[in-house]
Amino acid sequence: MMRSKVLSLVARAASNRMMSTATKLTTVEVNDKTGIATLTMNRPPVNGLNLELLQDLKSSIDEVEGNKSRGLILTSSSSTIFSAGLDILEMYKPDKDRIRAFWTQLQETWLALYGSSVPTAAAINGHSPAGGCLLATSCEYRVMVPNFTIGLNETQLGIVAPKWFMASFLSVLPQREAERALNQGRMFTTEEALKVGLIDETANSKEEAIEKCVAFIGTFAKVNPLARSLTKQQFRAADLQQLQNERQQDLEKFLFFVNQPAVQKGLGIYLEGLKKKAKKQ
Ligand SMILES: CCCCCCCCCC/C=C/CC(=O)SCCNC(=O)CCNC(=O)[C@H](O)C(C)(C)COP(=O)(O)OP(=O)(O)OC[C@H]1O[C@@H](n2cnc3c(N)ncnc32)[C@H](O)[C@@H]1OP(=O)(O)O
Repeated sequence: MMRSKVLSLVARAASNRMMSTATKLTTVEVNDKTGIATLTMNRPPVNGLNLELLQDLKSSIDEVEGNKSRGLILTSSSSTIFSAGLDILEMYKPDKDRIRAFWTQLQETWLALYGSSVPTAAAINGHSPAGGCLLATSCEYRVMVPNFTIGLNETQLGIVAPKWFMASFLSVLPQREAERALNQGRMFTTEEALKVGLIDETANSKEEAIEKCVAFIGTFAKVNPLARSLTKQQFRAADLQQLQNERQQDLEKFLFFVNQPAVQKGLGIYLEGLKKKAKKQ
């Protein structure tokens, strides 16, 4: 390794504290200068949100809430994928107990991220369909690298985004845009997403995206943290409360829906298509 690279790694290690171990599917790194935590998803090849990744995401969000970080930046260790959304293998021919735990964990992770008391931003350094878009729109700010896509494409898979997926989307897009995009299962390119307001800024690299997220979080430097977080909570309280009140019904609805033979058939065909495409590449 070149000496300069070694020196830069040593310097980086000195100014950043790694809060989570590498055995997890997520890492949390707190920058000592800014006090901002970067939460990185690391489940190759596509950061498919399975039970374990969702558990790690939730515990990392809790860790950031607990360690007095000034903000949270969500990103991915992949160079082309932020998150491919829910791991379809969790929903296709599912195990009875595991799929319950999976959906319950997804609910918990969303409640923690959407309801986080610290400022949140997503550095979207790759494709971000469906559950990936849910994570990004649960944050308060989005910066995306060009030549990728983002959106809630559920209807394209023959599935329906639950109300709380829509709530995150609606916290970013006007109702008319959100409704049309969801009905179409539309995936937006980075440029289209910027135009419509689904993302706030573009950046030429992951590093630049993170810098822009840091700048966004910096805009709160002179704002009273309690006043800021209570204001955020008030904006989001109705969405959070709705899921809290309906968690059990939401789970049962999901289980009923996903176990329909037509839905299983559709998921099987979709998975087959993904695998064929991967083989061709
Ligand atoms: C009243 C109504 C009540 C409703 C209640 C019911 C509600 C149900 C809602 C359920 C909500 C679901 C939301 C979701 O998130 S569903 C997942 C949607 N995700 C996608 O459609 C993304 C699919 N993937 C892609 O488009 C591409 O993979 C990519 C992300 C653009 C990356 O492309 P790339 O070319 O780099 O990679 P490959 O396509 O070659 O993929 C590599 C391998 O990864 C596998 N893969 C990809 N995505 C997934 C996934 N989401 N789950 C599982 N596996 C995935 C792919 O098959 C390749 O595998 P292989 O190497 O084994 O062939």
